[in-house]
Amino acid sequence: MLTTNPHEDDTLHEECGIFGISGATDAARLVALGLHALQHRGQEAAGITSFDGVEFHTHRAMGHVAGNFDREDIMVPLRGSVACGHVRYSTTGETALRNVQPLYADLASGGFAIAHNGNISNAMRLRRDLVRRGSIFQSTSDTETIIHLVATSNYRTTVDKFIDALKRVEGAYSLIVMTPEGMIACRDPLGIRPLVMGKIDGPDGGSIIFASETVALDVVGATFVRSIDPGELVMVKGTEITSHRPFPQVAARPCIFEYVYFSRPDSISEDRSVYTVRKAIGAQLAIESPVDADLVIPVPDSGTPAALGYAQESGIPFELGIIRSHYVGRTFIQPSDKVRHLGVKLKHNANRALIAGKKIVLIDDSIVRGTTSLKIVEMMREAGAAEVHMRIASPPTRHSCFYGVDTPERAKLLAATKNLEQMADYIKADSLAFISIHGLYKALGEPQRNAIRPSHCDACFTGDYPTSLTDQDDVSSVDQFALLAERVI
Ligand SMILES: O=P(O)(O)OC[C@H]1O[C@H](OP(=O)(O)OP(=O)(O)O)[C@H](O)[C@@H]1O
Ligand SMILES: NC(=O)CC[C@H](N)C(=O)O
Ligand code: SF4
Ligand SMILES: [Mg+2]
Repeated sequence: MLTTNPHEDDTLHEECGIFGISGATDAARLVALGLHALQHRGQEAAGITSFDGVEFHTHRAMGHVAGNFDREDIMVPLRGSVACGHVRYSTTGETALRNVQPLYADLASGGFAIAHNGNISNAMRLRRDLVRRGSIFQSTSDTETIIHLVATSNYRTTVDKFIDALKRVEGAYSLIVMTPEGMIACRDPLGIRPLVMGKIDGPDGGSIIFASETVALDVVGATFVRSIDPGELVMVKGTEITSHRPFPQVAARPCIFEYVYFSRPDSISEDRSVYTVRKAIGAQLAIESPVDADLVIPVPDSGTPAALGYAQESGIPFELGIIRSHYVGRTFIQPSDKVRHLGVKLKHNANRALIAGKKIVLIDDSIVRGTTSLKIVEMMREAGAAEVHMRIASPPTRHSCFYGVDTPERAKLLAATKNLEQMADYIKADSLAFISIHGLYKALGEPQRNAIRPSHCDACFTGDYPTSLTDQDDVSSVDQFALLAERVI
């Protein structure tokens, strides 16, 4: 089985996006639109499952939503008034069709389709146990463990089986599930990954929608109803909506990186505009790390709102000194270091006329490996910049994510192996500064990070993981045994 990164490959991907709708004519077409708005969350593969009241229909494909789900030969068979879909960046299981979601199985209780954003941090342990007891896996995805747990649960109703399964799962999951009885949406008890509910009014009770981000509601003309609460499970049967809270209540820890990078800036997350938070992060960065410069230049795309905030706070003019090609995907998805470097070059180009002779401050949202920063600083110097200062709208990323973001192994995170000065040298900047962790929380409207009860997951900055990491612990104990064995030999 291919395991959770960072242990078996070094590609840095990001998240997944999920979308489900119940009670709509041509539900699958609306799912395709919703997935299109969530494309930034996953560009490896996409899939849609629909239910026509009798049968489930699924199409899953490698690549983007456009090019697959805009084809009549693919859309016509996806009949029914209930459908859900997924855009994928893999975190567990290789990039192959068998791992593309929604995953589907025929259970004793009927069809069961599941779309998952997140990562189950005890999936390998569960899988080993299930296989020992006779489960036959069709994929290497962590998500499939949930299907087997439901299939083998002794509870009677599908909802109870599903809850029973979730109680054995640890890590991060926002899920949309389809069964003949209805659609279920749920979030893990800490609410690490986002999930919102919307509606489209109509004569027969209209449609209910679940989506990773509010932008996916906008695209289908739906109105936002509310977020699914951490630990909540919402079931939609026709026009009847029921809410279940099967887990003991704990303080929520939604992912703070959604504000930094993952979510689209036009999304609303936990009642906050992502765009406004990004600008506030930039303003806070200007307060914490001012610099004497002629121009503030964003590293497009995701550095732009923070750069605007930095410029407005500092009074330094904001200019588009780097132009981005919109025909190249996020560098996160490039499959090897070699291609990743090429990707960055293809993607960004210096606006030479503006840069020459200027002292510039570049703003990006994050440094992961440092590939982007290194290239961009070099590009600015080649374009004749007099000084190049780099300011980063997140704290140093020092730890890997095990909750649905495919960060590389720790050793490949620039900030895990280098101090500030070494990082500045590496990217060849005249100066480098990151926003502080307290500053990041200030931008969210809190006085500082609450060390005892942080309001968000920020483990990639702090190493403070809010769940157990069973599979990682297993891997380290295997490593320790290997080490012991070597010593014995
Ligand atoms: O240090 P690195 O390993 O280069 O990773 C960090 C970069 O990756 C992301 O951008 P990306 O190009 O993926 O997407 P964007 O166009 O949305 O900014 C992020 O915004 C940083 O610019
Ligand atoms: N990024 C994600 O949310 C991935 C979902 C799931 N863990 C997979 O690898 O398919
Ligand atoms: S480790 Fe980082 S990216 Fe992963 S869920 Fe936590 S804050 Fe988000
Ligand atoms: Mg970027």
